[in-house]
Amino acid sequence: MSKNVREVALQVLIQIEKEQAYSNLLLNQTINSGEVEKRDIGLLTELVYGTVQRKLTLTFFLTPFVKKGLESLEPWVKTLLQMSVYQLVYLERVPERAVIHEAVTIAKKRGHDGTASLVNGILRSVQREGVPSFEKVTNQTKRLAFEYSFPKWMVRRWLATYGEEETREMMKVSLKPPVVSLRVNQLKTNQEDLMKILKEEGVLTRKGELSSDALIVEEGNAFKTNAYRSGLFTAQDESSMLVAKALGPKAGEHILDSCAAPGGKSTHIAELMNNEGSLLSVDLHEHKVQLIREQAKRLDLSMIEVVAADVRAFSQKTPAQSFDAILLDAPCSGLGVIRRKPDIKWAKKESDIQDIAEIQAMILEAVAPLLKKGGRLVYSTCTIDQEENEAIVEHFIQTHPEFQWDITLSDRLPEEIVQSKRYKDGYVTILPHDYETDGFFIASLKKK
Ligand SMILES: C[S@@+](CC[C@H](N)C(=O)[O-])C[C@H]1O[C@@H](n2cnc3c(N)ncnc32)[C@H](O)[C@@H]1O
Repeated sequence: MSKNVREVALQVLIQIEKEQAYSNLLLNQTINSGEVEKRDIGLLTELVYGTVQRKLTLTFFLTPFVKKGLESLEPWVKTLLQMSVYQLVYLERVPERAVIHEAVTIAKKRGHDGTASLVNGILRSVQREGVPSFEKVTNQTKRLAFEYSFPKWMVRRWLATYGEEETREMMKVSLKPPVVSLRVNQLKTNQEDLMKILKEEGVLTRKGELSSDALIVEEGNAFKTNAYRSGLFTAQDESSMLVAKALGPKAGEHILDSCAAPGGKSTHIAELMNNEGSLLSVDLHEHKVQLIREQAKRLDLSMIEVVAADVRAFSQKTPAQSFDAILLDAPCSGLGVIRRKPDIKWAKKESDIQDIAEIQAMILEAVAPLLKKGGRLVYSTCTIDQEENEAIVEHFIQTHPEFQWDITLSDRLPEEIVQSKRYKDGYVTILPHDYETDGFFIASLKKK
């Protein structure tokens, strides 16, 4: 039997908080379990994403109404209040009376009469008096953090790197619902044909902005189609599609994808190589490389060979200069994909940046000797933090005279990116608001 959608949403939110689980994974699991009616899936998604995304703003709104402070409440009560205020402030189509009534019913069921009356009192006060204004917060970092619901350390770093206007735009776009984009498998179809095929299966799409390989889903579930099962496309963000292009793989070459799972870029590389030559895709664990195998099979890409290994150890056992090109799509803090994974805002700490930057530098150091003279090495991340991006590649170039910036990168990226102020000879940062895609960093280095 299906359950009350708000109760399920609260349960998912509690689990995200407790287990630091990813909201997209948990939400998909819940939807697939059939716990809520089909017609409630939209509301469930909105409640979960909205509450996670706006957590700090919702805390700011609630603070004046909880005398002893929000932290004095049981965690589930705090989450219930946040979810309810989210509805009061942001979901105009839901009547306020219904929001409060549902919250009180859940509070009574999960707690006792006292909890119900506390929740009732707080929400009625919010309804009567309205939420506080951001204007009162005079400190710039704090105000932006509350207004757009980002941790203060992130706001401070972005302000220092990008200034107020860009930071504000970046945070604003991260609060929008994410888009689903598809990469056309050019070995089997093309953009126009795939649009028609998907339409016949009830999925409406439009062409992407940046890539001739991209379709954006406007309506329907593209992953429950025959087109998906028969390998006509792969789920991939548009900026992510630029990475394999930046590598410029050619049929017949020997390529290493050194951090490859779940295989989004490996499969793209194989498609660009017409499935001819060799592509070795390495990732840490067997269960991770299995994901690459599954995608390669679905897309009919037989050239991909997978290896489960720490690429640092793998490179020590591999002869130097084995590959024509290497992709290092490094593990990173993921600050460019907050729109799709809002939990990243709360799960990451500032100290994580330095820790992950050390690993990125180590992996780059380890794979560099495997590149042939004259070969290309692309370093990419889905973060927009300079410590994980420019700082890594600039230090690498300074300490490795055998490498230089690959200025031919401009030939392999779309004109509008090459013309943008963020393009430098050899690398580019794409911010989430530039083209409403994930934030990405792509650098190309050449071995002399
Ligand atoms: C950003 S993800 C790669 C995404 C992938 N390129 C794609 O497009 O689907 C980074 C990957 O690096 C892997 N990784 C982290 N440290 C590694 C190491 N030392 N050796 C190999 N893989 C590593 C992680 O397991 C993770 O799957």
